[in-house]
Amino acid sequence: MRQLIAGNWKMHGLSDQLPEIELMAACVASRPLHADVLLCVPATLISRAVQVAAGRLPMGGEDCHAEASGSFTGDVSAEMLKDAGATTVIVGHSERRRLHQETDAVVAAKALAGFRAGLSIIVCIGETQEQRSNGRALTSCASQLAGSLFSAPSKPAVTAIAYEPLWAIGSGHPPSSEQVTEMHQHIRSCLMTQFGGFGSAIRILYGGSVTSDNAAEILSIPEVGGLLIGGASLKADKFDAILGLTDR
Ligand SMILES: O=C(CO)COP(=O)(O)O
Repeated sequence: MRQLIAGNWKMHGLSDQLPEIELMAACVASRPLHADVLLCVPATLISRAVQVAAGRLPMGGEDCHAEASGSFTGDVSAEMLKDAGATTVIVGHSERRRLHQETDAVVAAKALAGFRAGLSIIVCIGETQEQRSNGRALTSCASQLAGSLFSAPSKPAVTAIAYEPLWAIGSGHPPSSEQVTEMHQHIRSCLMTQFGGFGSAIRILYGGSVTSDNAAEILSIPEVGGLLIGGASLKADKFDAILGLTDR
């Protein structure tokens, strides 16, 4: 399966960053990539980012409401993301679970919304430092998976899982290769149990303190289907350095 290198800009980016996106798109177009690429940006930037990327770099949203429309002041639906030109939506990022009290059921409803709108869906899961210290990393992620995935009648509606341990996000301390290997194998086996053969088609991304210094090692782990990159996706040169590692 082709790996996916995805950026997540979180709540960063004004219109003066559009030239950076244009530069990223030019970098993507200039090299023979052996991976798929995606940039998830704030909803306010999507349509203009799509314009400057001009078909060279797909854009995604970072969250969506479960409903298609309605009296939900300030919210953005999956249909609106699609209308703005997004191909994908991230749901269940730990910053949303933690800061907006999103439960697994809410995340599953958002995943369903993305499916309804025709978007690809990345569902994020990950354990806290406390859960890892208590030996509950695997069970905690399995439970998030079981609760957060929506299954369409014939196949899983989710196209990717992003394993992002909370203690690794923005900390500069990614897990060891052994920890990533163990968790990704565990996630794959949970997906196979939940979806049978369809479970093998779901990419499992790794996210948390990815840089060009550690990306090659993480990408070489067999069950790693790509990366979800925060800080290092904000600048074209840093993002491009990681993309360059997929050329080999
Ligand atoms: O949360 C992340 C991506 O969704 C990871 O963020 P960092 O790469 O900045 O650690």
